[in-house]
Amino acid sequence: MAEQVISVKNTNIYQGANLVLQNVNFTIEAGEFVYLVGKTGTGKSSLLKTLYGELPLKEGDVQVAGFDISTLDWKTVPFLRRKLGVIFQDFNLLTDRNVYENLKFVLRATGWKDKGLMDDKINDVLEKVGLKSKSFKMPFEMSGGEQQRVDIARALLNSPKLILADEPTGNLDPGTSNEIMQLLTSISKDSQTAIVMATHDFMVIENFPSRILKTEKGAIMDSNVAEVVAEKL
Ligand SMILES: Nc1ncnc2c1ncn2[C@@H]1O[C@H](COP(=O)(O)OP(=O)(O)OP(=O)(O)O)[C@@H](O)[C@H]1O
Repeated sequence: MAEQVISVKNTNIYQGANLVLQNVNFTIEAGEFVYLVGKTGTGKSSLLKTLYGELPLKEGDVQVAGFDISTLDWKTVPFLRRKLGVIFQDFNLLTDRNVYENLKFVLRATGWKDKGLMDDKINDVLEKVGLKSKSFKMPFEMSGGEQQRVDIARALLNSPKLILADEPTGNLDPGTSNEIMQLLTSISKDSQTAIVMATHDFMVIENFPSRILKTEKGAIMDSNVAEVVAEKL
């Protein structure tokens, strides 16, 4: 049986006192690429935040990359974060330092100390995202697509089993979105990294079809490309 990187059973997701998603059940295996779609405000980000320990889990059984999210406390969150990569729509790079320093900052924050090993790792992830020659560029000197590649490189630093991406193509034009999708799908295939990607970009889903989960009316269910395109989710 393939390794499960996410298991969600009988889980309710809340924002404060409000129940956002009820009785959520799904599993995701190593190397799977899964889209998370649904109308705005239906709970995609809330679900992702629960998976990476940003939103407290009140009810249910959630296992992520070997961590039991129901027993997670502030001391274990950093260890969970080392096992997964998170990518956002707005890149979230540190604007006052170059690409190399952005990546080094994350390595230091996650316990790396040896300068030689850090340099090797930074070169390795920049090569994977096609930015090896840009390590001394500042974020403001780069295009949106390049900044998103840096964000992806940052997510890869600790060789995660899982990447959670919240609308990673949301700020990009269609051509650049396709390039970013090629990169993400190849990462998922080549290194058996599971990727869960929340998106409203149904053209991306048409061009790169894969398993789809949909949030609707407080529930999560399986969907498919035809439904997503018809409903323009
Ligand atoms: N920080 C918060 N505090 C309180 N309620 C919130 C918070 N963030 C989101 N919500 C509410 O939780 C519900 C789900 O929001 P969520 O952001 O998870 O939806 P979404 O599907 O990701 O939406 P979008 O597609 O617009 O990103 C919405 O009703 C929203 O108003």
